[in-house]
Amino acid sequence: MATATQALVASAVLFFAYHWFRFHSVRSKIDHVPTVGSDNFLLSFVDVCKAMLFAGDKAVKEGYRKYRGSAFKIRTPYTSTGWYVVVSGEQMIEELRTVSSDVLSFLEGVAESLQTEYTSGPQSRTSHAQVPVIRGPLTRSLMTHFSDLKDELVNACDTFLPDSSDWEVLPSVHETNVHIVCRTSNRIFVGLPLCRDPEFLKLQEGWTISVVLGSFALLWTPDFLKPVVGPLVSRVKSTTRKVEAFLRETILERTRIGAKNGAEWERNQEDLISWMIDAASPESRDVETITSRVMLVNFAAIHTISLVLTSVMLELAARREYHEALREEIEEMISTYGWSKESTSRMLKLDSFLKESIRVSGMANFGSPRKAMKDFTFSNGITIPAGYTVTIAASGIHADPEIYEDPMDFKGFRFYDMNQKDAANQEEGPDMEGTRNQSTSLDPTWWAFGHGRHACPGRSFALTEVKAILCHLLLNYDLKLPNDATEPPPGFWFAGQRAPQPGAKILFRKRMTA
Ligand code: HEM
Repeated sequence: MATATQALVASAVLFFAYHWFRFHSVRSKIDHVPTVGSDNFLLSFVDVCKAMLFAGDKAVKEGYRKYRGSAFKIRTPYTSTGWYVVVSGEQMIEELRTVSSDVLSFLEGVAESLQTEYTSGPQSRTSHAQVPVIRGPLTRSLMTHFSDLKDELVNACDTFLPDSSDWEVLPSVHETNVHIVCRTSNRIFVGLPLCRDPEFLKLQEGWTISVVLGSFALLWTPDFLKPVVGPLVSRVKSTTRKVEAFLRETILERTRIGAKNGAEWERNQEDLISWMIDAASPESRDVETITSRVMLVNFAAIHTISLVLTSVMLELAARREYHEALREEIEEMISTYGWSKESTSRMLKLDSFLKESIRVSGMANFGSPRKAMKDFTFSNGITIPAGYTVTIAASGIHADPEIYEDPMDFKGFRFYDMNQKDAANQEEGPDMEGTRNQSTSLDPTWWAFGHGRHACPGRSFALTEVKAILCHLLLNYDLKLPNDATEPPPGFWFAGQRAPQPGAKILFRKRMTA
């Protein structure tokens, strides 16, 4: 017994000493960058915990106010150094955006924060094969497969939402949205009937969570112990085997047909599996590689889309004064352009409401983390030493009064109005498409999807799906918050990012209002 206690105490002392020494040697290399929060080993540890569990944007907003256009450092559990260097201002953002990946690396930043070597497999660090497929055929499928998307979301809403003419409470909106989004997205990713298979969907939904929780455990594990702890917390191998069992026959059959008929082969079903096979080099056209690429797309898509959907639904339920104008726009666009990608793109008020929800209550706290592979010095003299991670003060920018008037107020038609103003000022005529202020457009004042060469390739897919679901909800349901609340419940902070409150509820009834 005494031996066990001694071993425990010795491990705790070793663990503490390891982190103490590391903290001091690591911090000394970025002493030239001012700190927001504490510089002290123990107090800064408290800062990390606070940022993870409470208002993680508080420190970022404070840093942005104090060091706007320059840099500050902040404690984070998501880098091996335990620090982020956070920058802002046009010049620094432009330099960050354009610097080569050999110097500041996106993939290495992601690999570190998600500990992908163990949690999602070494492939996610080295292969980028899914990006052209997402940018190309998957995004184009919004034009050709919109009716499938709509069919699935209607079916999923019928399955998961209350079906009553009286107000009925939906107890956990977010959990429900994960099911709706997983099914709807997988109608395009793997098609029917698999997109409705409960076991397949459970694997896709659960896998992302296991990556996030696994990375969390590994970030606190000393490097030399990771090969031991990694396999204990990772579910990637077992999940891949289970998903392979669902996809194997399809992949083998399509690969066989493809090999026989070359590029011209006729397919019964166009989906992500086929596009991944098409895009793969001959040596990586195997069941395991294609399966893990389909899983990586699910990983990138399901929880991000459902988090956005939940935030915007909570805003919609709180702000019922917007419903009439939104319904009018949706009905007008659908009667002119039908249920299509085109009609959702033309719903500028809906897009504005969605973008404002993401600005005010979305998850973007930091933007575009990049790990320095070699020392990098900005033109203002601030150096990011090799091994350190630099990122953008996204939540600070989203709350900057010089960029967004009355930034703390929710203005559902803020971006619609900005577009109208821009249009009135344009000599060559109004920008009827309103693309400049749309949620998918990238610019240094809008960080939901990053910026530069790694900006989210799935944003058009994600937002079209969210808009299509919102159209269906607004046209077919009335929704409100419990007690007719007019503010959504405050967000919940996990892993330094904001998410909607896990148990948040919305009341639904079949649409009564005209
Ligand atoms: C509303 C939902 C989504 C949000 C908020 C979101 C956000 C982001 C952000 C912030 C980045 C990093 C950009 C950067 O650092 O510059 C990113 C990258 C990425 N996203 Fe998304 N995303 C969403 C949906 C999706 C979907 C649906 C897919 C796939 C269909 C996807 C696939 C990816 C991929 C593959 C990358 C990495 C790009 C690269 O390696 O160059 N995302 N996303």
